[in-house]
Amino acid sequence: MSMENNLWQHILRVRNTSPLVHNITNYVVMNNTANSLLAIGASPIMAHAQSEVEDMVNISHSLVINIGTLDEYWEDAMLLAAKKANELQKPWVLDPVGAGATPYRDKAISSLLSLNPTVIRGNASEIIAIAKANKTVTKGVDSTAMSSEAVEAAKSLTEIHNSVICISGETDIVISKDQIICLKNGHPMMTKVTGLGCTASAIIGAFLGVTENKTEAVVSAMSLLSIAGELAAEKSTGPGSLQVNIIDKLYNMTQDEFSTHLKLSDHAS
Ligand SMILES: Nc1ncnc2c1ncn2[C@@H]1O[C@H](COP(=O)(O)OP(=O)(O)OP(=O)(O)O)[C@@H](O)[C@H]1O
Ligand SMILES: Cc1ncsc1CCO
Ligand SMILES: [Mg+2]
Repeated sequence: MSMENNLWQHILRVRNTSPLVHNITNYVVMNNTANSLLAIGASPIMAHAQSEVEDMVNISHSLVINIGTLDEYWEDAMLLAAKKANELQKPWVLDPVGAGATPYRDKAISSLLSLNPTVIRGNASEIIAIAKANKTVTKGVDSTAMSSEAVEAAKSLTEIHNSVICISGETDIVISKDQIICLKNGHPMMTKVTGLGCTASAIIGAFLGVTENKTEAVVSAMSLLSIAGELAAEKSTGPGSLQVNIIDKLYNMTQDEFSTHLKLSDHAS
């Protein structure tokens, strides 16, 4: 069966099985992320106390780590949680918000990267920054070739950490060892709502909780959010209503809306 046919089945599985997604995420997006997870049918829990993160991982289907408003206490909680997820063979997502912005962020990302996240989702500049900071890319590339540079960076991260990488943006690119999948859905107004990338990472966590095929989990998540953004933008007058309308569309998207809007292409890597 083609991947397109499987994606809607994964969306239904999230709606029908309500995976519990443990989020250690930033202060800016906590509420919106929890509402987006509820809208797709998942069950969110936000928790970062060092005393409970391992127990929370134990009862969750997946873990999402987002370093948006990081500090030293949270960093230790993130490392504890990721180690526990690995020990229990549960999937976890790393969202490296602001990679490359400060040496502290890059150091924290390196520690988390050494635990081999199941999936890493960032925008092109974050994926390039991670690869550079961890010296997985040896030669610089023309800055005008931003997306191809990000794809090269992602390929090196996939090789070293065995992670599926998602580069989000105008085109979302999902890179695994043997496949590159491009999704051309979404709307430019989505960049004017804070934290939709964080929402994307959390939704990826939900799909990883119900789907063995990691690449398909990531593609399901990104296509669901991007198509929701595209449809919501049609009836939004600006970013404020878009933020609310996306949550509604995540909740009430039909199979017909999904399949008629999906713009997916698949290449061997
Ligand atoms: N120019 C664009 N056109 C269409 N869709 C877009 C565009 N830019 C981003 N998107 C969509 O917005 C969503 C979030 O991706 P984005 O790359 O903006 O994340 P981000 O940079 O990490 O955001 P944040 O840090 O605010 O969370 C994805 O679903 C993506 O497809
Ligand atoms: C604006 C902002 N600052 C830290 S995290 C965050 C949300 C987008 O990632
Ligand atoms: Mg981001």
